[in-house]
Amino acid sequence: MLSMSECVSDDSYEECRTTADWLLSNTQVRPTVGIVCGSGLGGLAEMLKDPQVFKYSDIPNFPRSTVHGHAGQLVFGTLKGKPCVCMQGRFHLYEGYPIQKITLPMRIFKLMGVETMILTNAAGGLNQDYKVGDVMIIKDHINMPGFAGINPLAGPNDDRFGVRFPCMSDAYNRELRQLAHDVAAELGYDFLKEGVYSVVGGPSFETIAECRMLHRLGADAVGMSTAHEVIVARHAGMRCFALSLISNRAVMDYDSQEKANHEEVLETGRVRSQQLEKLVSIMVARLEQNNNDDNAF
Ligand SMILES: O=P(O)(O)O[C@H]1O[C@H](CO)[C@@H](O)[C@H]1O
Ligand code: HPA
Repeated sequence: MLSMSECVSDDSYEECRTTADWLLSNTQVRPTVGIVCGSGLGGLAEMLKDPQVFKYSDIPNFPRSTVHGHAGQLVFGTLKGKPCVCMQGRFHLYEGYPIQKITLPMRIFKLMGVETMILTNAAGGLNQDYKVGDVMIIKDHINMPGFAGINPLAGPNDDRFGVRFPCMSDAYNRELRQLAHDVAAELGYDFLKEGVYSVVGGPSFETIAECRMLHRLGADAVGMSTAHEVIVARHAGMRCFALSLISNRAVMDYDSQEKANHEEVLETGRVRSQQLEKLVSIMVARLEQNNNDDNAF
């Protein structure tokens, strides 16, 4: 259970600056790429060379990970020569944090110089063509909590981070999606899809009726993360690439005996992790520097 002080939003520019400066003074790495590891995908952080690890509990203003499969540490290092920071464990709405707090690392990364965010998650497949173990490049999202006003940008806007009304029709960078397709084709990966991710609040998995509704609304996969981070990262002008590992098939049929569970989610991560690591590391190796025009992408 989180204490009251942990729930208080520490999301002001000054607090992000304090945390960014603390990290910059404790590591030599000047990251241009940020990576977020989804449930069961923490192995991505182990790709970094010369890793320097900070426990979230030691970082000023940083929330703590409370979910099994999210180690709760920030790893700095290089990947194919590119300076990176990797979140081995993310924060979710259902952990009880304010939405501004779960997305705080995006702003800290921006202040540290990160230009490109690569986000991963585990998600339930709604698209009937998807199989467990498929990897879906996210081309767009549906922010279900957003329809109820739960948006990380709600509240006063700080222009030092970004504009009041950021565009989201280009949230998932087209060039990076194409790069992922190219790399996957070279690697002979036949499990790559592209689709729409719907975020829900969790922590209860969706009912059958909810899965059917989300599918009808145009979602191909459902999860409890990522979209909020992408909104904040795009607001701050970072380009974003995200992928979902389809860890289970969402139950859509009243005759089905299948039941979503977190252990299955983690297990699918273990099975696909090496291939995902390879995909991400080759993508990072081929990343161009940002052209500083990404608000117009
Ligand atoms: O989105 P990530 O962090 O991968 O985690 C996913 O896995 C958990 C459910 O098993 C939920 O937190 C869902 O969002
Ligand atoms: N629903 C929501 N979140 C998830 C799922 C799911 O089926 N699988 C992994 N994360």
